[in-house]
Amino acid sequence: MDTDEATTAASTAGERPSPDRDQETPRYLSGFGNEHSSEAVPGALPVGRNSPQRAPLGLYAEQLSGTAFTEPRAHNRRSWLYRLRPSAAHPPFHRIGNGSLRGAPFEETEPDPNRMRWDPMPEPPPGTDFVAGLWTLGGNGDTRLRSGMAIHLYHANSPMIDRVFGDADGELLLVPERGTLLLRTELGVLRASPGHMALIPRGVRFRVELPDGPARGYVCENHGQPFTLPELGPIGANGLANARDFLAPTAAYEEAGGPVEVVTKFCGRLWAAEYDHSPLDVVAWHGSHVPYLYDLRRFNVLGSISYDHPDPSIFTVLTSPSELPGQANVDFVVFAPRWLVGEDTFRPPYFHRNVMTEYMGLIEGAYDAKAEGFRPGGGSLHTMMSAHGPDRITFERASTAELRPERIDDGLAFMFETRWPVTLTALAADASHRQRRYDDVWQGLEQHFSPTRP
Ligand SMILES: O=C(O)Cc1cc(O)ccc1O
Ligand SMILES: [Fe+2]
Repeated sequence: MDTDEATTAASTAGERPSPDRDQETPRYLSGFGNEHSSEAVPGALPVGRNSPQRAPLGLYAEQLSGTAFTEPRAHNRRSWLYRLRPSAAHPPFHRIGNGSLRGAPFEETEPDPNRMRWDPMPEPPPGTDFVAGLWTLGGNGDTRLRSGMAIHLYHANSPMIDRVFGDADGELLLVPERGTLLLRTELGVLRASPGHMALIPRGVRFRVELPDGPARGYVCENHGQPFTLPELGPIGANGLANARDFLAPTAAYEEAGGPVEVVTKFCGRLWAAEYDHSPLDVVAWHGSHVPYLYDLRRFNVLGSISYDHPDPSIFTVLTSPSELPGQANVDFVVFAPRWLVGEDTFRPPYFHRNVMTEYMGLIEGAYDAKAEGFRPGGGSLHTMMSAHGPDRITFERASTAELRPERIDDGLAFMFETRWPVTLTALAADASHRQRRYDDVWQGLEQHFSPTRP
């Protein structure tokens, strides 16, 4: 979706979810980390200052900080919101049930050195909305220390009705695998379909509607430093995910009255308050703490044009750095369609053991390291130092294949690669859709060694 192709008027004043709005095409702003600005009503943004004595059009001015006030300019993320009512005007939050959502620290199970794999999530019960359909696989770090990450999956068959969600524990990187998410956020609307990723920054409130019916996908909840584009080093000034392909929403507000249940995830637990108005009431905004959308097929895939299989860091879309240079809190990596041309090279992912922990998901098709069993909507977890790589069938096939230029275009896979081991929730450890015999994929890799063999 290009900004140029975008059409829809930004204001959605006073409306509720309705079938006709499902077809709307949001209008976007292009660029990553920009100081964007947008107004749904002309004149709603103050000129030359953030907080005039009286904000325009009777709006309230409010700052939303995603980084500490004093973080360096290059990392600083904050937005100014001009809204019908200040966020402060709300009743107390009370605890509600977490459903299948869990938070870091993860201590329900023992850290397990084994390789794990899951089939896709089973269908959710009727009436499951995005929040109710969140299911936590595991994670690391601690929400209270703003470190680490959590891996969730979602499956939903109902829009969120009179319900809005926000996550104080981190930003949410959403990877749809089935169905479209219409994300109505405080800063405007994003439409995320399979093949896209969407990001909701820490604390930004949103409602998820399902214009194409049931939806399923993956969530990386990042408690650490916000995702940013990786440095390009010797690659140069262009390549990988290009900044201009990231799309932020334009301002859109609703004047809907309550009751609206506003749910917040705070230090791993869900809390809710009943508002007498929709908190999606921002008429104009400017800043850098913004939701965004990215089409993974826009990724400029780089790789070897001589020999050997490059490390998958070459496929990094976004990185959340840690205090150790190069050791990410979590990276988001995509395995997009590409040509393989390596000469005298074992072309699929190699056998390896990695100090980082790798969770992989599949958006569609197949993945070149696994001949079978890794299914769209499923996932695999290869924890710190666990030995993995091509399954037996793939190894045998790729070690004898004729090496012609070959286009890999039958799949779209991704990886959340994190610095610390992922500890499973009890839900994930005991899930009926966990594959108990995953180790078998590496059975039958016989010893062929002979000191005299060529
Ligand atoms: O394990 C995996 O499939 C992910 C991966 C892909 C690759 O191309 C090289 C290393 C790696 O960990
Ligand atoms: Fe790996």
